[in-house]
Amino acid sequence: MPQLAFANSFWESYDALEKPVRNGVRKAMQKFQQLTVPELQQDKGLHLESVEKAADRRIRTIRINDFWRGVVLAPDDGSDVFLLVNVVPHDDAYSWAAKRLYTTNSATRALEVRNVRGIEQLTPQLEKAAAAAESLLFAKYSDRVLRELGVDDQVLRAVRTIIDKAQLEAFGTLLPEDQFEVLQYLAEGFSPEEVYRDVVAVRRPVDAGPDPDETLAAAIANTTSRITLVSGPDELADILEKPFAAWRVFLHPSQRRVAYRVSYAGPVQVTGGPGTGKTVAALHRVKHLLTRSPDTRVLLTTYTNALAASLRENLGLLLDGDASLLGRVEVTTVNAYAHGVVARLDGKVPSPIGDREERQVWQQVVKKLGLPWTEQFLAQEYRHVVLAQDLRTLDAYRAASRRGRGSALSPARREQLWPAVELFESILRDRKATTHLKVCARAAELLAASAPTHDHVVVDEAQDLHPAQWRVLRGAVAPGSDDLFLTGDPHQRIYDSKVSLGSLGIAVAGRSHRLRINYRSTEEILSWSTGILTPVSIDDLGGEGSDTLAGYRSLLHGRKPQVEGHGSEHGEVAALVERVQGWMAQGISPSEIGVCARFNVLLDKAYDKLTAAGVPVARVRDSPGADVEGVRIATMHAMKGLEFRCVAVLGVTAGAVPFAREVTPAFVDALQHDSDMLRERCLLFVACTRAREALAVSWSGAVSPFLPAVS
Ligand SMILES: Nc1ncnc2c1ncn2[C@@H]1O[C@H](COP(=O)(O)OP(=O)(O)OP(=O)(O)O)[C@@H](O)[C@H]1O
Repeated sequence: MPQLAFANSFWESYDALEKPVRNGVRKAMQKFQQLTVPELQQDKGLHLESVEKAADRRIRTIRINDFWRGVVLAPDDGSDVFLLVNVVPHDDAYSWAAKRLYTTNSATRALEVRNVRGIEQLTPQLEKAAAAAESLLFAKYSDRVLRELGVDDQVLRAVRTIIDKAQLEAFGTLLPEDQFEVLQYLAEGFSPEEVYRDVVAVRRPVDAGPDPDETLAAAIANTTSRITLVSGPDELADILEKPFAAWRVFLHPSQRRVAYRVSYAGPVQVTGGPGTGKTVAALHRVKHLLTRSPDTRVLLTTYTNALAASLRENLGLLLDGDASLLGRVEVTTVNAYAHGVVARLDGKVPSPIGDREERQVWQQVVKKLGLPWTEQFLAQEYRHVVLAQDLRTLDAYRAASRRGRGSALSPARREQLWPAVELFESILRDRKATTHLKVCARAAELLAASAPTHDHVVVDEAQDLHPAQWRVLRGAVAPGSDDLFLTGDPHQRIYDSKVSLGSLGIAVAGRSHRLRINYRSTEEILSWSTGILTPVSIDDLGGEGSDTLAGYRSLLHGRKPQVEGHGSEHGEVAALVERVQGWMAQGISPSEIGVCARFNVLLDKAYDKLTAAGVPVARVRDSPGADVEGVRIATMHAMKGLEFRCVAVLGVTAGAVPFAREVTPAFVDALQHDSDMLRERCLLFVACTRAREALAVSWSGAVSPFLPAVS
């Protein structure tokens, strides 16, 4: 009986198909499991057909229905694995298939595909341009070095014409995958040795002989990062049934390396720009930790309840709903975990107040004590100095460093300020209330005096945690190997937290990894969005240096973001309605569209106008389940961690982004002013990087100073 394998290119097309076409695919696939190879060749319904003038003699098409054909790579070497590579409309199928050539990479031994006709056509023209170029991107690497990394004759000739990274990227869709990746790493400045270690060696079978084993089955078996082999009918039914989540199966080697490393000697940090699969890496790490030992308990945390719910759902998918594994993971927010610890160990359920109420208490404090500071200044001093360092007494406050605060406070001034802290805390005590950060401080204290609750802690969205929250996580697990696995992106810091992880007993030196490939957005969306952050420098996750997005890229391509101003807010919202209707007319389901803005006021208007136009709408804050229809509406803050095929970012005006009320005036505290401005900038970056295929950014009146130009 033949075996069946799926290339990830197949899933991309399959996911976009209408249900009846999917059923057709399913039926066709079943035949591969029921018939012998000669029967398959003869089957009338399947109509396994070779393609005229095909670059690859093994390429075949199969009938799905009158309009769609599947493209299959059929073995001709006595091996029996059929590879499904695509589902294409009938008329395009033959020309699509004729251009593709599948080969085995001489270094990684994986199966790769190239658009052989495209490369043939392009290379001679580029050779002419390259002859006149001042420098070439890969000039410093000899043919021998490139060949050792798996680059073959045709690609080598093309490589010798490449002038810069943009040209390399333009070639990307034509080149064989592993060879392209090797070239990208070299272009990013990695040495050939590093590229061999990180790209080639991780894929090359340990027992690889001097020459590639040319059977298709062997190459397929060695392409686990891009091909899934299906072992039986049940697995086939299962895999076609579930929404295909490529990330469950295809980890990029850089992701696999961090997630499945057997053990780390201490805390690990994984950073990377938006959409680089940090959450995916965190989920796979949880799987690894759970399956490595039968009784370990894992705490998996993130920032918001909505994100915790989505982690829970995705973990269920990754672990195939295995209750014995899932039962050993606690998925929650840090605040909820801390709350549970306090409730359990103190025997009382804490009642934390919200931000608005907290501000009111500070107002009361200022009024009562008549101090020379605003309530905003006091609240920030309390958060960034007192709680961050867990200062409990005036003496401790006197001696504390105020690094990161932009105004000096003499010892006399600190003495003058401390009663404000005491009054704030006593008002809370009188009301039998507390704050979330104080609950965390208490939980950390309780954990330090009792036993850790988990064997491993995995933290997603780590960039926004406050030192008090880090102390809780530090206390949840005993220091040692595989204690903490942190993923986060300092470019997405949208709450005001400054940390030095080292000083909190979380030293990641030597165990810091970076992911660079974005799997979410098109390169066009990414490079434009990255422009929002170009003018600024970003502190790294641990607070010890700065971070960069160097080498950050996407392999997907699409339209440039639509960026447009309107004469009035009314006009902007009307344009939004039209845009959303346009997306829906292209077959995008409402729940795959996200609409966000800085404020709810504007979102309410969008909500009303969309509803009036008959477009279903759902607010993210109401936690609509995945099956609820409706365009998702959320503030920029609530967009954190989410993604949509199409995203509209509204109201990007000078008055809203940055929002002056949330930005400390420079005369109050110059450093705080800068950090508030940065936070507002990052917020816009987060909102824009939620888009997978289409991004539309709009405003009315004066445009936000943070917007980059569209080139
Ligand atoms: N190896 C992979 N193969 C296919 N898709 C992937 C892979 N890794 C990640 N993805 C997809 O890319 C998207 C982004 O992944 P993920 O949410 O993990 O990124 P992130 O780095 O946590 O993003 P952010 O920081 O913006 O929240 C998701 O749709 C995910 O399924």
